[in-house]
Amino acid sequence: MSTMLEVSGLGHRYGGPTGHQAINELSFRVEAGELACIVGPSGCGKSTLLRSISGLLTPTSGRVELHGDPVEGVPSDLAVVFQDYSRSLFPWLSVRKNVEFPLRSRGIGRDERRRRSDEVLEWVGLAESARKYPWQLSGGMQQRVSIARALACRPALLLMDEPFASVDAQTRFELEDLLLRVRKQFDSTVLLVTHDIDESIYLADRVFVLSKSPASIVADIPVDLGERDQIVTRESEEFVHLRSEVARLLQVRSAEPKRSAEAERWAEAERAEARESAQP
Ligand SMILES: Nc1ncnc2c1ncn2[C@@H]1O[C@H](COP(=O)(O)OP(=O)(O)OP(=O)(O)O)[C@@H](O)[C@H]1O
Repeated sequence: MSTMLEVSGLGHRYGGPTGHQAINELSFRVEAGELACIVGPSGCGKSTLLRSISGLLTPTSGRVELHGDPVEGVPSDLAVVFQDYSRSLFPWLSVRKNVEFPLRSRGIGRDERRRRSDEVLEWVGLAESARKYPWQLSGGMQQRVSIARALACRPALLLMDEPFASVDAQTRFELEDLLLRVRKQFDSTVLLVTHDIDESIYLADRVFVLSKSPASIVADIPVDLGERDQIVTRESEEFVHLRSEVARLLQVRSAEPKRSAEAERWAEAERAEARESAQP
């Protein structure tokens, strides 16, 4: 297996040297063909991490490499699916034109655009809706258009930021299974961020658990649950065990008391004094 994404010592501080440290010393790898989930508490820095990986934000420390190339700016072979499908689709373009839009800006010709949009729309079950407009579709169908649009670009890495958080529970299950099917079909490498523990375990080959802000990786958990089924898998002993493990990690890390900046300064002053008095 080759490494698709490598994040090394990644950190970001908003607002300069005295500003807010959102993520800290984050390191992990995603292998080609893997579906990895990142799960972390609210406000821990998940979006900051995704924006750094997608080149939308220049991190203040560390590096990101996509198939061995440093990410500096938005890579052309990366696609992102956001939570808010209603804002990421163009309401004045048909479903097909939405899917073809990024292909056009990548210079792909008309016939190939049509071939790819036919293929991905078929795969997400929207072949019949190609001529409709996003506002004529349900929320779940709109998110399927976003997924189709991302897949049509044949991305080396598909980033998904809470992609199923805005749909009802039944649709969420359907979309999770759809993602598992299409990632197999297109042999995609996926990094998906969620705050839903069950979803992360259901989908992933590997779950990275993040600490509270500033986020760092507290666990890297391989998931080996075989073929997924919404009822059988979620009832299995291994699933229940993994769910407790992730929940415990999230709880423990979230409950750890955080020192205030003032307390941190005092502690540093004490350490400096101890160092001084230890000198001969
Ligand atoms: N532009 C910014 N300037 C200053 N601080 C910021 C900025 N963007 C985010 N932050 C802070 O950085 C921390 C991490 O934010 P981020 O949005 O990455 O977290 P998140 O895990 O995606 O949040 P959520 O779970 O609510 O989606 C938060 O404390 C947030 O207030």
